[in-house]
Amino acid sequence: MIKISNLSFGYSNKKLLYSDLSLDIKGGNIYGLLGKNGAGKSTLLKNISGTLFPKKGKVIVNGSIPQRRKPSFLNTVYFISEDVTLPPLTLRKYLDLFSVFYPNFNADELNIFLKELAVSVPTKLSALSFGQQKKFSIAFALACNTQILLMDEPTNGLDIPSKAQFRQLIASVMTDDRIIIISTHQTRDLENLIDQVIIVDDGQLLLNESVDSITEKLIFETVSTPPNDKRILYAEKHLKGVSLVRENTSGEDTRINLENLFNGVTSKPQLAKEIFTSNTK
Ligand SMILES: Nc1ncnc2c1ncn2[C@@H]1O[C@H](COP(=O)(O)OP(=O)(O)OP(=O)(O)O)[C@@H](O)[C@H]1O
Repeated sequence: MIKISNLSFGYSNKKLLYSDLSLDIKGGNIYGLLGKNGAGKSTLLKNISGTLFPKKGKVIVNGSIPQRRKPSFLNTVYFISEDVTLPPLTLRKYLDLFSVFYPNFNADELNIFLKELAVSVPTKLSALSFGQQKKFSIAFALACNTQILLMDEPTNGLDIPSKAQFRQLIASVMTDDRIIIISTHQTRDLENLIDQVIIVDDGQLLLNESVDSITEKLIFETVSTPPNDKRILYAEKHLKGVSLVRENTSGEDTRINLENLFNGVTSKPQLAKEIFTSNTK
C-alpha cells in the first residue's frame, strides 16, 4: 500500500508542482498514471521511490518512509526511468553489481524475459540500441521481483511486437500484493492492461478510479449525432461520427477509451468530479 498524504513538492521554493495531493495506491493493481507533458508524473514516481523528497506532507510505502532510503525499503522498489542508458559492462558484471540489491532477483527469469522480448545480449550492454536497452531494463526490473514496480514511459521506443510482449509479461508477473504503476502517454499500449487509472493535472489529482468504476460511471461510444440531454464529458468528431464519453445513467457496459477519458477529465474536471461522486448508475 502506498499512502500519499497532503504532498507538497516543487523543484523551487517559489513554485510548487504539487500542493496538498493525497492518493492511496493499493496492492494487486496495475495503475496507469496519466498527465500532460510536465504535469509531474515522473516527479510523483520519484517521490514514491525516495529519489525526491516531499516539501510537506507524507509518502508512506508499506509502512516505510521512502526518503529515509532504508535498504529494507529500497530492495522492495524498482523504478525504471524514462531514459535508460546501460553502462559499457558485460551482463555478468552488470548482474554482479546490481542484482545483489534485490533479494528476490531470479537469473532464470531474466533469461526467459529477455528471450520473450527478443533481446540477445552483446558483449557490452551499451552496444544495445535504445529500444533494446529499454527492453533489457524491463526484463531486469521484472526479474528483480520487487513488490513495487514503477515504470516511466516503458513502451516508449519499443517496436510493435515488443509492446504486446510487454503487456503479456506485465500481466504474467502480477500478484495479489504487487503494485505496478506505469506512467505513459501511449494510452493504447495500456488499455487492456491497467485496472486503475490515475490522472494528474496542474498539481491536482483529477482521477483515481478503477477501470470497473470508470465503465460503471461513464459510457464510451461512437454516435452519428451527440444527444443533447446527457452529461457529456468529451466529444470528438471524426470520419465515422462522434466519439463520446458521457455519464452512464442506463447501466450500459462499454469499453474504456483511455485517450478520450483523459481528454474529458482534463478538459472538464468539475463535471468528472460530479459524475464520480454521484450515486447515479
Ligand atoms: N530537476 C528538475 N529541476 C527543475 N524542474 C524540473 C526538474 N525535473 C522536472 N522539472 C519540472 O517539473 C515539472 C514536472 O516534470 P515531470 O518530469 O515530473 O513531468 P512529466 O509529467 O513526467 O512530464 P513528461 O510527460 O513530459 O515526461 C516540469 O515543469 C519540469 O520542467
